[in-house]
Amino acid sequence: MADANKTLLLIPTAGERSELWNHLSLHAASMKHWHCELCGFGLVASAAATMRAIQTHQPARVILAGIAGGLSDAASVGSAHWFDQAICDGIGVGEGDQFASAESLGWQQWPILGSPGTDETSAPAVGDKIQLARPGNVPADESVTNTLISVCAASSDDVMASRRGSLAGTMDRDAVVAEDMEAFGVAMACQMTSMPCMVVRGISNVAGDRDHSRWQITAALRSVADRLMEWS
Ligand SMILES: O=C(O)c1cccc(C(=O)CC[C@H]2O[C@@H](n3cnc4c(=O)[nH]cnc43)[C@H](O)[C@@H]2O)c1
Repeated sequence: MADANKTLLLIPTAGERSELWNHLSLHAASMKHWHCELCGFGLVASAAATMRAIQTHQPARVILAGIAGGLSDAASVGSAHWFDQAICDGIGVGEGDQFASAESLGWQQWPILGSPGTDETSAPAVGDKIQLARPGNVPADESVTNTLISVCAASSDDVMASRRGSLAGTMDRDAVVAEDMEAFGVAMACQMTSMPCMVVRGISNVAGDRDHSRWQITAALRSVADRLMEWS
């Protein structure tokens, strides 16, 4: 049974974990009910690792923390943000401007109705978007839905990044603020297990910028630590 106090903190890589831990260490006591696990790099590893970690720890909530590439002016390098929804790029048909998402073609990603072992009445359906939770004391801005797009391959230039920045969907207030490679996978595992999922990402780089000398991973993770400590 889930322990109401237990929070599972997931971080993609060991590098991000050790950097984040440096900034969080003074506040470790307030996080004594937290378990921290690596969820790996990319959508596939992170979904599988999240499912395993949920089964092992039976937490009450999951938080994914790490770095991301900024896609809008709201996501300046070094800042960190809680997100309201995760979307994904690349699951459907075609690529680039030809891409049509699974949901736009009438397919849910989960559940596949009629498949053996699927409880169609209780399984929450997942299309191309998954809603995320926020910490209780960090209210969402009503005027904007902070959206994170999860991708298999990071943007390699401005053109690719700008296309992704425009994939929010039809709602005017949906704003794709950043891209990462794990949030949708983690959120999918949480959705399948009815587990609240929160995502906080520090902006380490402008999406599409392949010059690592301009990346600010330390500043981004310090901001993530600040966001986590505001909450705990
Ligand atoms: O070598 C490159 O050009 C390059 C470009 C973007 C990201 C990478 C990574 O290896 C980092 C992937 C890792 O960090 C997250 N992340 C950080 N920035 C981005 C981004 O601009 N686009 C997508 N993911 C990003 C991601 O969640 C992974 O965990 C290398």
